[in-house]
Amino acid sequence: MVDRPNKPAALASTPGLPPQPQVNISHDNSRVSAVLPTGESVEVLLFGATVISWKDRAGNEKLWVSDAAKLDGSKAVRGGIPLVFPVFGTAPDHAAASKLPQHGFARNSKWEFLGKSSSESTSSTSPSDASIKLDFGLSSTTVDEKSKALWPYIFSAIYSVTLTSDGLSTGIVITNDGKEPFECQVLLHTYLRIKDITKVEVTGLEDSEYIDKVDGAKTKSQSGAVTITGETDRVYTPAKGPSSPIVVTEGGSTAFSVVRDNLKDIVVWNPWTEKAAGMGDFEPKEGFKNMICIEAGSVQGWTALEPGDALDGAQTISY
Ligand SMILES: O=P(O)(O)OC[C@H]1O[C@@H](O)[C@H](O)[C@@H](O)[C@@H]1O
Repeated sequence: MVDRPNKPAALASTPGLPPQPQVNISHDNSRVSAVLPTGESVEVLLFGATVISWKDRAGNEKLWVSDAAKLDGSKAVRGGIPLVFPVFGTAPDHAAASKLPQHGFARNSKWEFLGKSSSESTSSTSPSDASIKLDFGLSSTTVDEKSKALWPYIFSAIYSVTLTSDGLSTGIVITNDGKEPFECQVLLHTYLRIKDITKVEVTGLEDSEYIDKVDGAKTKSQSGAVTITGETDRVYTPAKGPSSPIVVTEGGSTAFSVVRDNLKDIVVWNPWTEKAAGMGDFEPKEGFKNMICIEAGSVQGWTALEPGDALDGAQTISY
């Protein structure tokens, strides 16, 4: 059980100090963008509340988004951070979720921008403490009729995207606002941008059990770091627990570190040659060399929410 996040606070200001560099936010009907005084930026599409860009202060993009990704709401975004809820994949054997489309409806729904809260640095010479949190909402009253018919439960979801000079956090709180219990799965389907998949190792999954979705859903055990040498689609339940980071290294240097909060599973996905070739919205076709999905979630089994209960989970990605 968790409390709902507070309503967004007003922008901080410090009377008596000279004007500080400001967090710059813009939003329209389709997206919200924010830039920190130090130059880091994030952009979130209201469709799916999908983070479609996250840049460091030098302007380097940290997420992979397909050149053919649909950003007009006609299809889930191929790249960035789509949100998977209430089902991971499909669940033909789960009575309540069996009719849902692959990965549920959250990534295909228009979310509402609830507001922003930011903390500004109090020192104009060191603006690196500034941060911005953007909140987005979706509920059974705002999803479309088709989704309601497929999954008739009463819920509300608040998704918070927090940008700091050190990294990006994304967190979700899903509350059962109805009178019936329901079961759900949730996942932050993060496409990390890398330079060369053949030089990537993922650590933090050693000695963990995983389901190998490209080998008949067999249960296996990871020994050593994960390397990607072909189509990879695995659901790990890391042995070390959520606060132990999952680290993506490239050529021996840390590219990303992912720390989870209350999300017990990690999906590692790379489509490789053939699968990428078969996806109409995956461009360039060789783009699989420049991405790895490290997806924090709770997708092995189901999370049951009784009326009034909430599920909250988050990840923080740093580099
Ligand atoms: O094409 P989609 O629906 O975005 O899914 C992409 C991939 O998402 C991953 O999370 C799944 O484990 C894969 O099985 C799936 O192929």
